[in-house]
Amino acid sequence: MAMAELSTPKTTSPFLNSSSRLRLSSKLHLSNHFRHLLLPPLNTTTPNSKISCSVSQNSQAPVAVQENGLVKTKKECYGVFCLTYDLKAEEETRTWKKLINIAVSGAAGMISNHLLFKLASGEVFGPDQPIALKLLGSERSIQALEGVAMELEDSLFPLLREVDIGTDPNEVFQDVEWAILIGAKPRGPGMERADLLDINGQIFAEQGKALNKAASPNVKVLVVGNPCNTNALICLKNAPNIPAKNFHALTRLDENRAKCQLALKAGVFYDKVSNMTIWGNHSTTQVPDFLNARINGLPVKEVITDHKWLEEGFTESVQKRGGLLIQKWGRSSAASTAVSIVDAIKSLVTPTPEGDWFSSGVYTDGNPYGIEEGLVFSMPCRSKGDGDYELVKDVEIDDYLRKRIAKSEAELLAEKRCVAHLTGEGIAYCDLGPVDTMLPGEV
Ligand SMILES: NC(=O)C1=CN([C@@H]2O[C@H](COP(=O)(O)OP(=O)(O)OC[C@H]3O[C@@H](n4cnc5c(N)ncnc54)[C@H](OP(=O)(O)O)[C@@H]3O)[C@@H](O)[C@H]2O)C=CC1
Ligand SMILES: O=C([O-])CC(=O)C(=O)O
Repeated sequence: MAMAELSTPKTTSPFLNSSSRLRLSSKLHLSNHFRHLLLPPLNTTTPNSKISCSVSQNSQAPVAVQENGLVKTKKECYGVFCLTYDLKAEEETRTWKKLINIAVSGAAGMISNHLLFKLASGEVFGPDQPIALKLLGSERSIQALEGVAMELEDSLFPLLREVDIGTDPNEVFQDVEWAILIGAKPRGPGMERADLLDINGQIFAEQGKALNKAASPNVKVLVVGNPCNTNALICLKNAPNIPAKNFHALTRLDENRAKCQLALKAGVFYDKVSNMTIWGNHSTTQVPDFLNARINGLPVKEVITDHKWLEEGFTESVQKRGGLLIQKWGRSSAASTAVSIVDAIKSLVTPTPEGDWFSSGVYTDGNPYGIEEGLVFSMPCRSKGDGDYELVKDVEIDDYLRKRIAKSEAELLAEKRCVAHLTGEGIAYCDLGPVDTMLPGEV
């Protein structure tokens, strides 16, 4: 039976319930026949017949939760998400891992529109990892979030087991093991960076508190919303029970952009570029490190002998890539940002290739490079694939790098002073200098 023939309940939208949170629970890998048999009217139970469907060749068929021979349905649900199953039965099979909960804020935004479908497809956590998506929006976006949930529903992703949408981070972050924080107010024309820091800082302070209260104690947090380094700092300072090491600010897009520019100049495909560090802030003071990067295993400076280009053209092209893209596209990078979020997470859940590293904005306490402690600063990291990372220690820093790293460090220190009221470090003092520094997308 074709999907279109199946009747989606047309009662009052369950999304518009008085509760700000909707729980959608499902198993999406049902055969068409199975879907037809089990799609019930809203708020009912349906007589069960023996249920079978193929998940993968090695997996057992899912088993519907039953009560007195009836298939239990959820009270508030939408179409295919009405079905509830005994996930445990499947988790105990050899081929499926335990379900993980992933929160995404700004879930109705541009970046999420790419990211959520990658997460649900298994591209990020693997083909044997069922996931639950917890989508955080606001009153502004709740209708759009329904649309997102419907598109997820229509995508029939086998690994996507639950979708929750909500506007209260205390509820949406319940038991999450990963939190990808994308939602943030964009800087509008004429808005001071200090104002942006304050508005977005409030969002990340609230979300830090909610993570502290509700999330899994070892939750990994990736902050994407700008200014992402300082937002990540605010978030971690408001979540004292979560290890500071678990917080990341996304600088992987910058790393990817830098690799692309070096590959172009050297005339090689970009997979030949490795050991690419982005130092510092996700802003125009960031430092793409061509001193330690390699092309085909050789130092970049041996392959690209135009050192003036490396110091000026290359560096600036990476710092300002986001702005150039906005000029062309009329909006900031969304698809490539989503790809870089995938890369950033995969770098934490798979072992880093021998001799290589990746960049992430991480907490500076105990760093071996002499960067001031108490900041979130992009540095070279390596992971064993367990979700954790170690800083790479044997990276050479010459005078050129030192000077530029210091500039990005000074910028982050100024941002930190500006948000002291949000980090519990006293009264804010906001002096961002004569030149108001820029997000990559603002040039
Ligand atoms: N680190 C990086 O490499 C990159 C970071 N970014 C940053 O990611 C963030 C999201 O980008 P993108 O998805 O393209 O943006 P969108 O504008 O498409 O979505 C952003 C979401 O932020 C939420 N938001 C939270 N607070 C506010 C507010 N006060 N006013 C308006 N919206 C708000 C909105 O969702 P809701 O109403 O549900 O809260 C909105 O859907 C931005 O901060 C952007 O600068 C972008 C590219 C690269
Ligand atoms: O400034 C923005 O919103 C976009 C951005 O971060 C980037 O493209 O790197």
